[in-house]
Amino acid sequence: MSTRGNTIDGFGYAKGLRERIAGRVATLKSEHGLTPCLVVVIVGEDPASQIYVKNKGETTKAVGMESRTIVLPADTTEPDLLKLIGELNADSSVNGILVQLPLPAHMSSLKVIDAIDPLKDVDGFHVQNAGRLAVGLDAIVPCTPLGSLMLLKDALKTHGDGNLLGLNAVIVGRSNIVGKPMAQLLLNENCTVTIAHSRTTNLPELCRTADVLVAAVGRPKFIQGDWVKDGAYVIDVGINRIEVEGKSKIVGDVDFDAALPRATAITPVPKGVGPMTIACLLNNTLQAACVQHGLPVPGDL
Ligand SMILES: NC(=O)C1=CN([C@@H]2O[C@H](COP(=O)(O)OP(=O)(O)OC[C@H]3O[C@@H](n4cnc5c(N)ncnc54)[C@H](OP(=O)(O)O)[C@@H]3O)[C@@H](O)[C@H]2O)C=CC1
Ligand SMILES: Nc1nc(=O)c2c([nH]1)NC[C@@H]1CN(c3ccc(C(=O)N[C@@H](CCC(=O)O)C(=O)O)cc3)C=[N+]21
Repeated sequence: MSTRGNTIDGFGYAKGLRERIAGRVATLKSEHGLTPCLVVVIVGEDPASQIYVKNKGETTKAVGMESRTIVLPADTTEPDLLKLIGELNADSSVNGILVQLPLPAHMSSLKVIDAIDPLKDVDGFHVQNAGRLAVGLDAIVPCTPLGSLMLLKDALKTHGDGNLLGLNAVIVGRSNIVGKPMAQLLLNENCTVTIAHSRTTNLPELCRTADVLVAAVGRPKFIQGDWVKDGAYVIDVGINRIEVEGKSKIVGDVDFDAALPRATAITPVPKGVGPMTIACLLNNTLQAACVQHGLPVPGDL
């Protein structure tokens, strides 16, 4: 008998992942004298970004990896940023490079991402990684879609028959960093995938066809409760900062309270997809370090 109204504990799942990653990092250190190193580059002083970057740094250290954060002024020129990336590419002590997005308007994020060595592109945003994922080759997979898929599979195992094959998946959002790679992953799982965006007509009706609904829109509580099909699995990727009674809080792209009773299972915001993104980033960094040193890449976590 299937149930409704289950909340997916992304925070708890990510904690387990981080513990397993920490174990692998410790083994890599003791057996090969190798400590994976992630460098995060942030351009500008956006306070929200800085909190996120600080959390990432602390989490990276907590699993035993090295974390370096480089903060550049907002008026850094594109050639200067490209030069820094070139130096990080050439530095064999650096295993992963993450350039925090969005970048200031005077830079092309495509050009900047293109400059990162694909083997160090732990975001999985480089065209080589995106292309490899699309054609089914080994690739560094973007963290948020990867973490979302892990939660989805786990929820299907817990609450359903564990099978994604043949399910209708609707992804709202077509960004290169979330929507498109999410679609690739769900296609690989044999879902029938539809990607919706701001020009999609009849979005509510389309969402109601979704056995799996992924929201990556960037608009607070945009997906209404009655857009959710009875029994659907809902993954809310949105991270939106809003003011409620003078206090800042974060909410997702889905009206959680309205969607919960209809869904079989749904991720909350916070403590849903967000913590999974960071755990997957750490695992991508660990795997990148192994590949760069010709060591076997540990399998599924
Ligand atoms: N949990 C996590 O770890 C992460 C969370 N995020 C969050 O996920 C959300 C999406 O991020 P990202 O993909 O980078 O965002 P983008 O702004 O790059 O993309 C948003 C997408 O939503 C679509 N969209 C906007 N308005 C509508 C509308 N009215 N109807 C239908 N579609 C619409 C856009 O369509 P169009 O292409 O036509 O403009 C676009 O494809 C954000 O809240 C972001 O903060 C992002 C990364 C990681
Ligand atoms: N190159 C690049 N790669 C990214 O992966 C990337 C990026 N740029 N730019 C910004 C977005 C956003 N993003 C988040 C990841 C985790 C949380 C997260 O851990 N959130 C927690 C805590 C939120 C809080 O309370 O502040 C939660 O949802 O529970 C949030 C947001 C990654 N992004």
